[in-house]
Amino acid sequence: MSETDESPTESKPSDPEAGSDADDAASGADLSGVMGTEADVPSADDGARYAPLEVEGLRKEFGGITAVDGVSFDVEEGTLTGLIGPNGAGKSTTFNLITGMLDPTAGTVRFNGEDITGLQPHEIANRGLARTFQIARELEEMTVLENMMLAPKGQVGESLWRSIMPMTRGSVREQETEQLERVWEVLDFFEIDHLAQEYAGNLSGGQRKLLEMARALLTDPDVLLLDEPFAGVNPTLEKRLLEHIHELRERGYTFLIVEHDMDLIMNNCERVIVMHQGRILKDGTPTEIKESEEVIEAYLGGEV
Ligand SMILES: Nc1ncnc2c1ncn2[C@@H]1O[C@H](COP(=O)(O)OP(=O)(O)OP(=O)(O)O)[C@@H](O)[C@H]1O
Repeated sequence: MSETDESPTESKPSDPEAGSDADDAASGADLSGVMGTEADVPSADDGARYAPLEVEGLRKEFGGITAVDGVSFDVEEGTLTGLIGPNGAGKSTTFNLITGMLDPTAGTVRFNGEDITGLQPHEIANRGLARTFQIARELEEMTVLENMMLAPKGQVGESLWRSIMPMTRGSVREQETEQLERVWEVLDFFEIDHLAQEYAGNLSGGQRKLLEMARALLTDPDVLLLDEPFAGVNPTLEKRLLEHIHELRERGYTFLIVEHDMDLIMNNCERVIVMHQGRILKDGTPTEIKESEEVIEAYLGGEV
């Protein structure tokens, strides 16, 4: 995406009013085709796809604890891949290792064919691998628009631009105008543009998640890592979030999603990776995961 500089919002649906009143009660759109059932979970095209993200032999030790123990997987382009596992399985640590928040004890992370292991988070984000961040407490006292203008550290923002290119005043202004345009485009895409002047602290759980995703999308990444995107989100807004994720996926974006809600993962991801005790227990389709005895035993405690 970043290579072609194609905006994710350019082919935005032509119904700008959909959900534009939006609070949690908005958007009555029929999402039955988007949500899917297990039978119509989007399936990968025949044949192997390009995998922009490749993780190999990833390991992280914290003192005597091995949080991630030799994890290898790849994430194929244009797919929704779920990363699940019981508490303490190593999911967050894996996310943090991929996005440069933590340095691995061993193993490699490759992105678009390049070894990005050990790079700083902003370097990784600028290559097109972005993640969502919870809105920090200090950002709650800022408006949605201010949150967007202050994109997450390391993502496109005034300070970063200034640091990478010496600019004349005119070009700074130009860049700022471009950034503002992009911000409005993304806010509009997520149907939270009407909340631009609202304090982030006043947003509902679901609206926050939309803002988190909007912030992550500012750099127009190729791959987005979503950390529990549905936690604390009511069912109506959950549908909207899913709709946006599926729409972005159809445009070629790739997602890796850590989520505790099994049904959401099973019904929406074409591939599910199950972690347990720092290792990958199973990697397969939702059906394969559901039918796996070891997953049922280790992760679901005997219940599907
Ligand atoms: N900074 C740290 N220092 C020490 N141990 C840690 C640290 N971070 C994680 N751990 C340990 O590593 C293991 C994996 O934790 P991690 O948070 O990655 O799991 P998780 O699958 O994301 O769990 P949850 O679903 O509860 O968020 C746990 O045993 C955890 O206690």
